[in-house]
Amino acid sequence: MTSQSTANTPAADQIRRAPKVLLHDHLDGGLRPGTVVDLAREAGYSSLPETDPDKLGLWFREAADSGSLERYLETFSHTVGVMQTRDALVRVAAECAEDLAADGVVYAEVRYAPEQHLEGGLTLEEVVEAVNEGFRQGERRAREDGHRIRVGALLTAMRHAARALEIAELANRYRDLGVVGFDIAGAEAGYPPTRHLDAFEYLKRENNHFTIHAGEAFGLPSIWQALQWCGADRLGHGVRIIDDIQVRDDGTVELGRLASYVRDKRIPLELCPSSNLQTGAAASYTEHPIGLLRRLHFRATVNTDNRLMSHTSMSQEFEHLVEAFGYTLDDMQWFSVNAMKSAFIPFDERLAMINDVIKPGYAELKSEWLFRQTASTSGSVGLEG
Ligand SMILES: O=c1[nH]cnc2c1ncn2[C@@H]1O[C@H](CO)[C@@H](O)[C@H]1O
Ligand SMILES: [Zn+2]
Repeated sequence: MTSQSTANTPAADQIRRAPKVLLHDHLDGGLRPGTVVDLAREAGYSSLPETDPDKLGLWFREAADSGSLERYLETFSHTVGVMQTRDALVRVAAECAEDLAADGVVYAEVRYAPEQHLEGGLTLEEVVEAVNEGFRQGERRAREDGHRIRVGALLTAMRHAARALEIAELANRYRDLGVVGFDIAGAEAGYPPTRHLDAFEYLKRENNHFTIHAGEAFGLPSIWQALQWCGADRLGHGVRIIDDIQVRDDGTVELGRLASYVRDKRIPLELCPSSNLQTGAAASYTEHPIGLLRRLHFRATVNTDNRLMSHTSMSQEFEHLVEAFGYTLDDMQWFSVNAMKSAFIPFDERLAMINDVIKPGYAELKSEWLFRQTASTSGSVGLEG
């Protein structure tokens, strides 16, 4: 007899078709290798370590697989290096939207740091407008291809730099014009989020939204500052909240004050399993804290972080989790609804995405097994068929 649980264990093809929501993806970490090669040629950028797309893809993956966030971040010099013109930004953003849509992502917030794209003479505003233009192009091309996706931009400020207030003001100016929030990223150790308090306080006064990379390469103090000093709406990674959770031998679990706060206040965790394996924040998929955090009903979400450096996609992340934790379509739906609830777009739009797109999408997939055996009328087909 086909049990409900086997019926619900998603096949790779179902994982891809399932409606997915992505909150943490870097524009400059998701280029197609072939596009990096093309753009480098066009721009006369001669520092690429490889010029064959397959070899270059492998290079990014291996170079990022260093066990340290700082070394991982060095690989971005080559993607940022070829994203310095309006045309390059439009192309990269359009392909990003297209690739996510083809992978079954229905809503994505994609982030990048405008201050890193000024070397070719663009202004901050021109950078934002080029990326927005690319996302709109990509959404249109995806629709022509039979996929529906909405992409919002998050503007990132680099935590080692001193432009956070300026970027926060930029995010506020382009609010309702394609930009849905703000973030800070870059090396975490030595650069606490409180360096950028002025930016966060400004955004709070403007009733705007922001997330902060925290609890990835550095532990609880970083998460605590991001929430209690800076007032972050979400945590980029936040995976180290696990350090404040004690699992005893008898299986009982005790949450410290900070972990309790994060769970009680439903603070969204933008978890990125593959990225964590590369930077050393987790040892394997089965040991990744997402398993425990999901069991304990934290507001956990699944994300890609950098699809190029981690050679991944949303479907790939879920495939790893299905294998590691036996997740079903119900689990996938739970993560997707969690992510949609935590998005920075207005409440009514989030609700409509959940009720009119995500839940019907999973209902459709979950009912497929009911119709699988009805094709034959010979009577010889068993229930396992
Ligand atoms: O996982 C991460 N942790 C911290 N910073 C990151 C991560 N991934 C990318 N970036 C940084 O964010 C910039 C803007 O997108 C990238 O250029 C990279 O330096
Ligand atoms: Zn990130």
